[in-house]
Amino acid sequence: MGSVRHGVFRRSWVHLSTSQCVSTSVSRRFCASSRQMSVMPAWVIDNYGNNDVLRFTKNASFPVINYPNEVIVKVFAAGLNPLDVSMRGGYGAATMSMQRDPLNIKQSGSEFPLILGRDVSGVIMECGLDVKYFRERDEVWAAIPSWKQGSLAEFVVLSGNEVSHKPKSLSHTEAAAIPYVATTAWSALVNTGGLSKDNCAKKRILILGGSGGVGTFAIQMLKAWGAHVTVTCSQNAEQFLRGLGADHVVDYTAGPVEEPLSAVEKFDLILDNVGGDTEHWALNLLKPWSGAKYVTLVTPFLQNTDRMGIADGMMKTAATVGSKVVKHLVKGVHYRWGFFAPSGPALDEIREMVDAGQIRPVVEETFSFSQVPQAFEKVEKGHARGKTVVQISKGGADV
Ligand SMILES: NC(=O)C1=CN([C@@H]2O[C@H](COP(=O)(O)OP(=O)(O)OC[C@H]3O[C@@H](n4cnc5c(N)ncnc54)[C@H](OP(=O)(O)O)[C@@H]3O)[C@@H](O)[C@H]2O)C=CC1
Repeated sequence: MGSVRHGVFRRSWVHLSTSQCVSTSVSRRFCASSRQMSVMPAWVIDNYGNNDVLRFTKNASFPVINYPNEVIVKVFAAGLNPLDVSMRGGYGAATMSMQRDPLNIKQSGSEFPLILGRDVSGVIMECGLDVKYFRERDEVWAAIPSWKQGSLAEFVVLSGNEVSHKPKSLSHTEAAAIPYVATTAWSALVNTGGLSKDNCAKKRILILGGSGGVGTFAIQMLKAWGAHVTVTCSQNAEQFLRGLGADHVVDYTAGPVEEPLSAVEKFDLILDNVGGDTEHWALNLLKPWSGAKYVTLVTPFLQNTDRMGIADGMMKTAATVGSKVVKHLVKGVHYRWGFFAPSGPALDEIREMVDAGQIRPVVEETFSFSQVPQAFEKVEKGHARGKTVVQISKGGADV
């Protein structure tokens, strides 16, 4: 656990055949387990649709380590996100089918049966040959790429560089509320927005849509880094967001938010979790010619590829984002799209903030493994105040 992650993974994406697999003691160890356990309990979907497509099975395929940098994680808790509801309905299917590893879909020839769930907190059961940073029984958390099988199952396989040691101060249920929204906020604010703990002090940040998963995490991270944070939310979320550290809260249900927001000092960065017509007025709230950025998480990228196919959809996406970047650049502000990016190293940094008491999990509601359809209904209703978490099995501090 104390070792540094840097330089640890040899990125040798070598597929281990069965014969190679039994040629070393370590690989024999992980192959033996995979042979012993060929099925596991999971919630799967066999086609896209509404909540009726969710099916519980005790016979989902047990995940297999195909690459030497992979680990198998026993899932204790799984976080749900709006993306899970969208993916249940087929959102992003074209792009994700392209990204899926053929080794993982060879049996059925399609993505089905598909396991949803993008957040995991659990314990490592098996490590591939090249995994040096983790050991069996390490407690870990991770955000799972949307093209991989998810965490609504007893086990999940992940690359070692997607996984991070779980914060010691959190139970698995609490930990499962953080990785996907945290790595999304990190990607949008740090990688795309250029913010860091060293340059954030006193910067004025506006978060459009502060009361959901991404917003509640982003507020806390930015406050820990010394930023001044303004948020928009419904009136009934105001005290909740002030409690997370928001300096200025604007109720979007009281009328057009652009009016009160235009009356205050302009912003250095806007994180847009709402989309729709926000980008028609939000960029006017940025400080022009100062490097100020607008980063939206609500993009048409996956809808374009679903509707038009990969090639045409990507061309349309590139043309759309390119024209918007140029349109706003001539006015002195930067327009960007933000995307979730799985990252164990980012979660390592977030773990330190959590264990230092700078960020707390915001679990709105918890469901048992048998209540996965109810958990989906909860997320689908919207109006989130933090995160919805499913307890898959008892473990660690949750026992
Ligand atoms: N591009 C990417 O890779 C990613 C994109 N996303 C997207 O980011 C967005 C936020 O995700 P997440 O936080 O998980 O979603 P949640 O569903 O957890 O939260 C959305 C929040 O926004 C509030 N809200 C709705 N309308 C408005 C409005 N007009 N102004 C202010 N607040 C509003 C809702 O509460 P209420 O309705 O009660 O006000 C709710 O609290 C989603 O659209 C999601 O799809 C998320 C992750 C990755």
